Amino acid sequence: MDEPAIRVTDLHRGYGDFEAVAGVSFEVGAGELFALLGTNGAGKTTTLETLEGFQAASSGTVRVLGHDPYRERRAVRPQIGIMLQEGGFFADLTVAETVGHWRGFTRRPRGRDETLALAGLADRAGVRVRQLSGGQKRRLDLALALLGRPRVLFLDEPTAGMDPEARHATWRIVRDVVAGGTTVLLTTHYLEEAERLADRLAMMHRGRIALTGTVADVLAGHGDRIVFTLPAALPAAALPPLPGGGPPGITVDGGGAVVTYAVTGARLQHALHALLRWADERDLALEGLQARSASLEDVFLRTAEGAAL
Ligand SMILES: Nc1ncnc2c1ncn2[C@@H]1O[C@H](COP(=O)(O)OP(=O)(O)OP(=O)(O)O)[C@@H](O)[C@H]1O
Repeated sequence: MDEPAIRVTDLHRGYGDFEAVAGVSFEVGAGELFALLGTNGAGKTTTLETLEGFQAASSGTVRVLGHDPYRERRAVRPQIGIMLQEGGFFADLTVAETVGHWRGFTRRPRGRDETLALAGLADRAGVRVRQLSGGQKRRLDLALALLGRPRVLFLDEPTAGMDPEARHATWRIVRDVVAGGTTVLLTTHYLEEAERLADRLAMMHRGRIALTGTVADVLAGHGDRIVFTLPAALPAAALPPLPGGGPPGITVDGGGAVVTYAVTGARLQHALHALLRWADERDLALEGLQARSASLEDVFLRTAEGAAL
């Protein structure tokens, strides 16, 4: 079998007495997009930084294209692209000048105009960096990460702060890069981003991987959801049990209390029927009623609560 592009085996990384990454293992095959998700402080950035060669592992092994990225930096660095959370640019250079400048530091760089087109910045070429929007600056970070035709691309929250249109445009660019054969490791807090882009993903919590697999694997067993706003003046204790449903969860949203039933065992239709009959008999209107499959967000929230998965 081919060596995977990325292989992490029992990675531990501590800061003093604190273990930020506590035994993480995963592999990413060549040409795959793998998303690393997790709660704040779960250890995603630490894992990414060991893969990028910025930090050494405390124990365990990390391989990128068959090399140790910390000890064999010179072998790995020309083959990877890194989009950091905060790029450092010269504010007075134009976009085209910035790309031109970085070409000078890059072995076998793409052409300037090709890079700008790839990152969707062709029409911004003459604009000074200080005049770019936040989303356009992220796009410039992406352009610089792509400049050296990387075999492995690390994207740390690539669409943070982008509006939905810019985010969709960036997803198209990332898909094109993957279609061209590049391996991508992505961290993101946008679960929809992982749902749309990832071939496989891992959800980290407190330094460990809580769940991993394809999106379908991760959602399997989490059933369906019935969600609605708790009718005013109805105590939560008065909510009925539903076939296939556990006890309802209540979360307080800006607009009021939201009721969520998790329904397992292909009982969604029965559960919904029972709920509607119960509401009709009491003349209750169920505002915001939804019946749907569990989403990555539902699974993420359960992971963050530390629920048994
Ligand atoms: N240089 C450091 N010194 C001490 N503790 C650190 C250092 N870097 C990270 N940590 C701690 O390690 C833990 C993991 O941090 P990390 O940045 O890897 O998490 P993350 O999953 O990327 O979080 P976020 O989603 O909030 O960016 C956190 O508790 C953090 O405070």
